[in-house]
Parts: sequence; C-alpha cells; structure tokens
Amino acid sequence: MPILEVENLSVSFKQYKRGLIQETSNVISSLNVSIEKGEILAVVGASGSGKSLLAHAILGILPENARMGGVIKYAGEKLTPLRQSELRGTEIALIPQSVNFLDPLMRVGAQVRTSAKKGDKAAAQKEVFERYHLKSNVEHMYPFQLSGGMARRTLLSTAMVSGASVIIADEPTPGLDPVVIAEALQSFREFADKGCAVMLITHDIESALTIADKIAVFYAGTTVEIAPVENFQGNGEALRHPYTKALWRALPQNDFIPIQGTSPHPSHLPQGCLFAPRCEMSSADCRNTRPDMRTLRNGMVRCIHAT
Ligand SMILES: Nc1ncnc2c1ncn2[C@@H]1O[C@H](COP(=O)(O)OP(=O)(O)OP(=O)(O)O)[C@@H](O)[C@H]1O
Ligand code: NI
Repeated sequence: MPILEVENLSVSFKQYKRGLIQETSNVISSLNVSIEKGEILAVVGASGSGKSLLAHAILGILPENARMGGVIKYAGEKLTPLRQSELRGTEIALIPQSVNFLDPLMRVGAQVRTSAKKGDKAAAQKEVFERYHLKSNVEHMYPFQLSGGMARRTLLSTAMVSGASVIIADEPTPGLDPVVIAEALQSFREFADKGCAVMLITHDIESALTIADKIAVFYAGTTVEIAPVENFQGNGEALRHPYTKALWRALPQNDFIPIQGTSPHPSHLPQGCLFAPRCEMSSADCRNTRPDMRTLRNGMVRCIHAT
C-alpha cells in the first residue's frame, strides 16, 4: 500500500476579471501520483505546472480561494482537513519553496528545536546544523540575518529533525553550493532508505535522477508520465510521453534543443490532450478527447500514441 496517494486531484481558482466577469482557472486536473515507503518520487515540470499546489493540497494549506476535488490518502486513510492539520509537521513535513515560511520573529535554532517532536531536541538541532554546515552562532539568529543559502539549510534542518515519515521537498536546493546540494540529496536518500518517503519537487532533473526512484512529469497541472529513473538515458527511447522525451532532449548534456511553444493558460485549457497544441504526433483524437493515464511497460503515460 502506498504511504501517500493522490487520486484525481483538481485545484481551481475563481477569479474576477474586468468587473463581475468570473473566470475559472483549472491549475490542477485529473492528477494522480503515489509514493511507496522507501521511495523517492521526483516531480518535474515547467514553472506554473502545479507542483507547489500539489504539495500544498497534500498538507491542507491551499489558499482560501482555491477549490479542491479528488482524494488524498495517507497510509490508506482518506485525509480530512482535521487529519491534515494533525499530520502536518509530525508525519508529513514540508520543505517549502519560499524561505518566507520561516517565522520572522523566532530565532532559527528555536524554530528547528520546535520542529523536533521527540528525544533531545537541543542535541538534534546541533547535530543537524553540523550536518548542513550551519555554524553554532546561527542558532541565535533571526531569519532576516540569514543568507539565502543559510535559510534553505535551516528549512532542510527543520524537516530532517521533525521525525516525519514523509518529506515533501519543494525546490529545496536553489542557491546552495554543489557540495551542500549533494549532501541534502544524500540525506533524502538515507531518509527514504529507512522506510520513509520523499516527494522531491525540482527543476533540476539531472540531480533528481541521481537519487530518485521514479519521476513524475507534470504538464499544465496534470501528470503526463510516471517513469522509473532508469528510463532516463540515451535518446530517451525508453520514455513514453512526447513531452518527457522533449524535456530529456532539452538537457544541456543531450541535444540541448528547447521545446517549441508554451504551456496552455489554466483559464483556457484545450479540450483534448493538454500537450496536443505543441505535439508533433497529435491527431484529431488527441485534439478532441482528454486522454486517461494508462499503464505502459513499468510506468504510466497520458498519451494515446505512446508505445
Ligand atoms: N492563489 C492563487 N490564485 C490564483 N492562481 C494561483 C494561485 N496560486 C497559484 N496559482 C496558479 O497556479 C498555477 C500553478 O502554480 P504552482 O505554484 O503550483 O506552480 P509550480 O509548478 O510550483 O511552479 P514553479 O516551478 O514556478 O514553482 C500557476 O499558474 C499559478 O499562477
Ligand atoms: Ni512551485
């Protein structure tokens, strides 16, 4: 049984546009992902594809004006807002994308100690600070006194001492030097290997490939492919979806060919496949009907042409 399961998630916003004209923005639709114990699932996709909102939906911290549909399960149990508030920070820890999540009025050592739920909290904080190369005087600082990299390392520390079983890391490494990035990723691997699970949201596909088990590829608010990490090699011939193949080929060490066109706007999604307007393989069926996610080889894909 997966430790975390997201079934048919949708997130939309109603927004006023010119006076009383309302527009619905479907930022996430028909999204399915699951993570088993011991696994790292990397979530990749363009900016605005819904990655952070997925994290916020799991934790029950979507903005007030968001409407959510679908089911999220933790250890087989369907989550309610009350259950989410119980699990938040205890069983499921978020490493937020924005360092503004740190409490501006609390010294950072105290913030990390507050996150530790059992054992010797002071010792846990000291140990994790050493691990991420935060000097001992940092614990007395306030968030505004930290550099961007120090703030990121504080956020990592907070999740690592929490004793959670699932970490959702939303772009945890920008601004960190390569040594600390490697160490942070290594600590996610160790965390998963203990029987816990990590959802690693990232733009950095190459780093993700070094530690993840599976990669979920997001496009315009939904999953287009879920592939085991070993499929990302060569020309991408083992990959299933045309968007995943294009993402792979766009990497500098591959062909470095950018993908033409742009993602659809969430208030004007195409009727059929969300990728059809940019897809070389698109046919009339693709443009008319939204394809379902289906199992293909040992992964999943949302494309009728994928083989
Ligand atoms: N409060 C909100 N009201 C309306 N639209 C929103 C709101 N929050 C997010 N969105 C929209 O939802 C979409 C998905 O946002 P999200 O932050 O999940 O993207 P992302 O994949 O995390 O992007 P990035 O890689 O830049 O972090 C975006 O188009 C964004 O503009
Ligand atoms: Ni984001």
